[in-house]
Amino acid sequence: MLEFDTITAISTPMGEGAIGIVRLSGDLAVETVNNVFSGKDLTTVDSHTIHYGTLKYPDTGEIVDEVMVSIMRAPKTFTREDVVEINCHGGVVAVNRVLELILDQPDIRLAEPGEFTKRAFLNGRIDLSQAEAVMDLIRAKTDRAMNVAMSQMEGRLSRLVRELRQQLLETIAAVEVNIDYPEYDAEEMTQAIVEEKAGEVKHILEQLLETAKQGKILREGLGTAIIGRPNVGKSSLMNTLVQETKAIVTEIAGTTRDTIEEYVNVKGVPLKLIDTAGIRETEDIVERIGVEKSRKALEAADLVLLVLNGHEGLTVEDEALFEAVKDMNAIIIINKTDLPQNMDSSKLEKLAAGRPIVATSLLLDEGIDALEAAIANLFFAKGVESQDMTYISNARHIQLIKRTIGQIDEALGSAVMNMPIDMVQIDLRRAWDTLGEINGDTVQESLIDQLFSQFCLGK
Ligand SMILES: Nc1nc2c(c(=O)[nH]1)N(C=O)[C@@H](CNc1ccc(C(=O)N[C@@H](CCC(=O)O)C(=O)O)cc1)CN2
Ligand SMILES: Nc1nc2c(ncn2[C@@H]2O[C@H](COP(=O)(O)OP(=O)(O)OP(=O)(O)O)[C@@H](O)[C@H]2O)c(=O)[nH]1
Ligand SMILES: [K+]
Ligand SMILES: [Mg+2]
Repeated sequence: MLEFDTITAISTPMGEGAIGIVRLSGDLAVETVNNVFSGKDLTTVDSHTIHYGTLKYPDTGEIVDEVMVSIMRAPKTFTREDVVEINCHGGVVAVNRVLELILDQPDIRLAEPGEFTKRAFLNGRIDLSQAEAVMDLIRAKTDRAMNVAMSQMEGRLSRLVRELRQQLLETIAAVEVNIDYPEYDAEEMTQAIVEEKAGEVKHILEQLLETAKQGKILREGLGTAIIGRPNVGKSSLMNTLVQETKAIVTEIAGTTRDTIEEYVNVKGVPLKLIDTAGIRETEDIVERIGVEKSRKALEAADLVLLVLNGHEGLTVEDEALFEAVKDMNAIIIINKTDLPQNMDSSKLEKLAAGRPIVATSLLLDEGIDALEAAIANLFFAKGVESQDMTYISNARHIQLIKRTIGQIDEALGSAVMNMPIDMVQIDLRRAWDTLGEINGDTVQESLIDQLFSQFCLGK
């Protein structure tokens, strides 16, 4: 284990809660808390036990809080260092007072964001992709996103990366051995070996890359823009899907002025729903900015819910919107089916161009199930989603995998062109290095600092 100073931070969210936790990690953790603790002698208690007492300033005797203190001794701890967790009363003031008391003690400093997890990494308990998964887990918005993060935290991606790196090493070794058999044509053999062994690694990496889009969606939600003319019922749809009144609904066209985002889980599909201002020509400056934002949201969307008014039928503006979503994933929603209908269905079929059409009455809560089913169908039809699959979702991992594939391609190219064998080996070695950055085997310190700094304080 490496030598580090002792750090502390509040590890629970700031705000009102029954209990808050101030955590310490490092050699001085137990001694420091013991010095401000009235109760048992914490320096002699068994590891992984919890103790009742009060915290006091040692010099003045001023009582700070009534607490439960967990003592966890290295190495079987979150950081692999001595860890102490003070369970104090929740609420911003109580927790901060305990933190102040601890920071008042000699040689203790406030942890940087992510520093506890960083120590778990630097002390070898987890690798970099597992540490990143800890963060993903905290940020997960849905069950599925959480499952992906959990599997990465348990080391599924780490194992795969290790196996693939091993395979690259074996390729390098096989190429090397081959140099020693002058009775064969070394270049020809090299080509065959690289094509077979490194080619297989490349194939697996490409498959992994295929999961990235799905992984990103699981993590961030499928960006879903609700688009349509003013007053067709976009905000009503938003509220229905999130099952809460998040957006203002009125009979006045132009009610929604700004985009509103909400996360929602529709039949297991995580959506980042964006309600937008009704798109129309307008003189109103605020509304015009809203319309502009709607167009931007539309451009960035993974999925469009295009809402029409079945009572009014298709208008020129609707046709313009169909034009704008021409090449996009879209579900067409004919709303207001409770009113007399004026939809030209053959024209609509043409505009929809094979994309699903769903009829709803948001007023009567009808057609919602069919809409949700259409969303789930779109998402799962692509046939990814398998419980025992390794997903990648992290932008850093995606970059590294792309780069590794490029380097394997270079090795393949060199081999095919009968380049000197050490050239091929250099390319393979590079690929091996790049892949190692995923679990942190070959990563630079500055990058590690930067990655952990994105964590929350106290994690
Ligand atoms: N109070 C508290 N609850 C918490 C955490 C914490 O740090 N404190 N965690 C923080 O994220 C999560 C649990 N994650 C943890 C992961 C590893 C170890 C740990 O001590 N691992 C050791 C020993 C395991 C064992 O006893 O077998 C190890 O892997 O060596 C602890 C917590 C969620 N709940
Ligand atoms: N009859 C009927 N009225 C509906 C239905 N859905 C929404 N409305 C009404 O239509 C009006 C406009 O609904 P909103 O949800 O505000 O429409 P919007 O598209 O968000 O409107 P803007 O934000 O102004 O563009 C409100 O009075 C709703 O109550 C429906 O299915 N049937
Ligand atoms: K409205
Ligand atoms: Mg609206």
